[in-house]
Amino acid sequence: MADDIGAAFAQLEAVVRDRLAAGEAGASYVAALAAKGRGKIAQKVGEEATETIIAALTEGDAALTGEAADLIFHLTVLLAERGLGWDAVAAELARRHGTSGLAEKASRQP
Ligand SMILES: N=c1c2ncn([C@@H]3O[C@H](COP(=O)(O)OP(=O)(O)OP(=O)(O)O)[C@@H](O)[C@H]3O)c2ncn1[C@@H]1O[C@H](COP(=O)(O)O)[C@@H](O)[C@H]1O
Repeated sequence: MADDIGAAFAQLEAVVRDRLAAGEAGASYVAALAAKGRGKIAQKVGEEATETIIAALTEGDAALTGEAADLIFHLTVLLAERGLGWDAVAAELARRHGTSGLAEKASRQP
């Protein structure tokens, strides 16, 4: 399962990077979105996050899964446009692994 997830994220990131590098806005949604600027990509992430929330609260599993995929896709584009990838996110998650969120929050209290 974990290998499948990693492969899916890596495959998506690779194609997104290719599309950003090619910059063929007429032939690629990724390139067309990037041509509108980082602000537009970020806006799409926000929209897809909102749609994911709505699906979680009011729709079925298929709709929620679809919205989650839209959110992950647009977040992949945003990260890639910033020169970042899922390896950086995975490393941060690995760094956090095993640290309780409650303990981490408590450590930040004055
Ligand atoms: N995973 C996706 C993916 N998920 C969603 N989308 C597109 O994201 C868009 C978002 O839908 P919306 O209705 O919110 O967008 P919209 O109607 O264009 O709205 P506005 O941007 O105009 O506000 C749709 O056009 C979807 O088709 C995706 N487009 C591409 N990919 C992946 O990216 C790869 C490269 O795609 P291209 O860049 O198009 O070649 C593909 O092979 C896929 O693997």
